[in-house]
Amino acid sequence: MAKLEVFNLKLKRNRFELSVDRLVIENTEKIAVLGENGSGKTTLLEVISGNLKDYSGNVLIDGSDIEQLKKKTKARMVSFLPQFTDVLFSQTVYELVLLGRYPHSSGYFTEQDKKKTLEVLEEFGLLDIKDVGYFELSGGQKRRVMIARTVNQDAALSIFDEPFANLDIKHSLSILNRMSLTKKTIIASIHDVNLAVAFFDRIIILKNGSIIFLGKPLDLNTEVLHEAFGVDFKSCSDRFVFA
Ligand SMILES: Nc1ncnc2c1ncn2[C@@H]1O[C@H](COP(=O)(O)OP(=O)(O)OP(=O)(O)O)[C@@H](O)[C@H]1O
Repeated sequence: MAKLEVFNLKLKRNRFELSVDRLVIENTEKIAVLGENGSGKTTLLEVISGNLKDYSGNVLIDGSDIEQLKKKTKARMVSFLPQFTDVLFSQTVYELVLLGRYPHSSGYFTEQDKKKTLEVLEEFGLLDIKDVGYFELSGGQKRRVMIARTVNQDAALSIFDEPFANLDIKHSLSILNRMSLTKKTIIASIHDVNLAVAFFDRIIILKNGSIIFLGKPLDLNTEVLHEAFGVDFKSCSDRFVFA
């Protein structure tokens, strides 16, 4: 179970202010967060994943204030893939993905953790490079490893900040398919409007720190997209293309 509720959220950064009066995301929903550069996607995702604290308002996960959750409890409920990730020293692909099981372990990894890690590696097409060091990977491979680690955490709510940056279309589609089928609640920022329309239940569009659209893909229209991105779109059957 993972229902997310946000009330009266405000966070100020110099001239930027994130402001969300009310946002409710139901258990198992798949939500895409869109918006131009600087619109506040990362800031919103960092707040709802519990990484940023200097906000006012409330963020509730299944009715519990995220601020009140113990670190390990929170990590079992919420997993987060930041926009940028790095590792300090070169662990192998297997070792990094295994770390996703940490919130479920009591200081050591069980055979079950290791088995689950191998399953996730297989699912993400990483099995054949499981013993390769992270620093030897390409940008897209690194991103897939970090997505796999986030998934291996097995949290009920998974938040991904631009997961598809650096990924080729085959791997993007494969992961989007997986996301749309899982019973988890998924929130992902994404720049491709058509992938958002095709794979997500609802879409949030941010502009200058405020939500200017929250609805089903079918309710999205070219006027909203123009307002959000300042470019003209036209609707072409079920796709939006640049006008
Ligand atoms: N650490 C920070 N200190 C000050 N301002 C910040 C900081 N991080 C982000 N901002 C500002 O907050 C605003 C929102 O940034 P944010 O990263 O949330 O946007 P975004 O929609 O994720 O952008 P992008 O698509 O470029 O990743 C921007 O104006 C940015 O300059």
